[in-house]
Amino acid sequence: MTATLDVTDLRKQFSVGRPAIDGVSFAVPAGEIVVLLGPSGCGKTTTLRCVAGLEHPTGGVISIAGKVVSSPARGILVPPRLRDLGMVFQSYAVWPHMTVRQNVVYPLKHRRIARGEANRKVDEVLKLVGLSEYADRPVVALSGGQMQRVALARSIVYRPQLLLLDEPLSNLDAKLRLRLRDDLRVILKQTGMTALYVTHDQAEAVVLGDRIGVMRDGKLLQIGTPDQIYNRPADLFVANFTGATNELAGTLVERNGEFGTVDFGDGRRGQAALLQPLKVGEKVRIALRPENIAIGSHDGANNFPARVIDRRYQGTQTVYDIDLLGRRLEVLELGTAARHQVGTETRVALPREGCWAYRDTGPSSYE
Ligand SMILES: Nc1ncnc2c1ncn2[C@@H]1O[C@H](COP(=O)(O)OP(=O)(O)OP(=O)(O)O)[C@@H](O)[C@H]1O
Repeated sequence: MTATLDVTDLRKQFSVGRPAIDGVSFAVPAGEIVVLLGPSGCGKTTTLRCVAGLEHPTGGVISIAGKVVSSPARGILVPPRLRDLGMVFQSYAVWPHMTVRQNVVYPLKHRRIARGEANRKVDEVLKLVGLSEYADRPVVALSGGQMQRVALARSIVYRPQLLLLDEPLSNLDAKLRLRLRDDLRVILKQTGMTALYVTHDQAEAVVLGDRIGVMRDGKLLQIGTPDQIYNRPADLFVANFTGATNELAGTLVERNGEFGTVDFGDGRRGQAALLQPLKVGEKVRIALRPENIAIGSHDGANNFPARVIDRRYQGTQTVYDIDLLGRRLEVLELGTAARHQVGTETRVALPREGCWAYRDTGPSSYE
């Protein structure tokens, strides 16, 4: 049985420092994968550990399948083993002296499932994670990726109502990581399990998550589908963290529905999408993805002179540094040819849908 997870106004204050979690609320509907994404120290692991019952929250309510498992105000704290959870961590938590099958059958033995039934479940789950041929191998004779599959198999073999995963791919080499990332989503969707997944890797979040929650400093800044997070980031931090690394400062001089005119100084003006409620006269920052700038284009409302100041050829793509309105911006062009020479004076186009204007709250807001 797969279950809904509800987290309401979760708070965690350790004995020292600022709150690790500062009023976080979200829900994971049954069968959905929600990924908590954010930089190191933002509170995502602590949130997951509170859901697991490994950390004691100082405020808020956590419910699994409608049952309150944590509420400090009401003195409720259900221990981890009674929460019916599966957990997968960064380190391959497998028993080295056992075979793959012995590792995976362990939780079933522990739950006193009859041997025939247990073997059937183990076979089924080993097939799901692609390890059927390795059932009788000692786990120490497996690769890192295979060991993590064993850990996953062991966490889902008893079909817990909720699966918690904390950076399960981060100890794997780059190639394996990508493979298991793609497989993981297929496996989770096949089981139909509700899952909460923690990572600092935005690519992982996009591939795996039905929804992504972006965290910073103990707060949940935005939760939405990958498409919403990528195409309508709620603030400058979310935009920046998900790859819109270029910024232009200016002043909003006119509003026109969802768009506005921004003055960049020197009389230069451009159009931007207003992703926050902004007033005319407000200082704004525009966030812009490197892949959304077109070098050598003479089209569009936002067309400016620019100079190519550096380039880094990366095989399937080239990253350019350009000088635009006195700012150094990064541009990414796909393709195996580096088309623009360093020193070229050119023009660039910035599509207004890809120029996102946010309130300028000073440098500390996006660092
Ligand atoms: N046991 C603890 N005692 C005191 N402070 C802690 C403890 N555990 C975590 N913290 C603090 O709580 C904050 C959130 O930590 P947390 O591990 O949840 O962040 P994170 O986003 O998961 O980071 P990472 O990706 O590095 O694991 C950090 O400031 C951290 O230093």
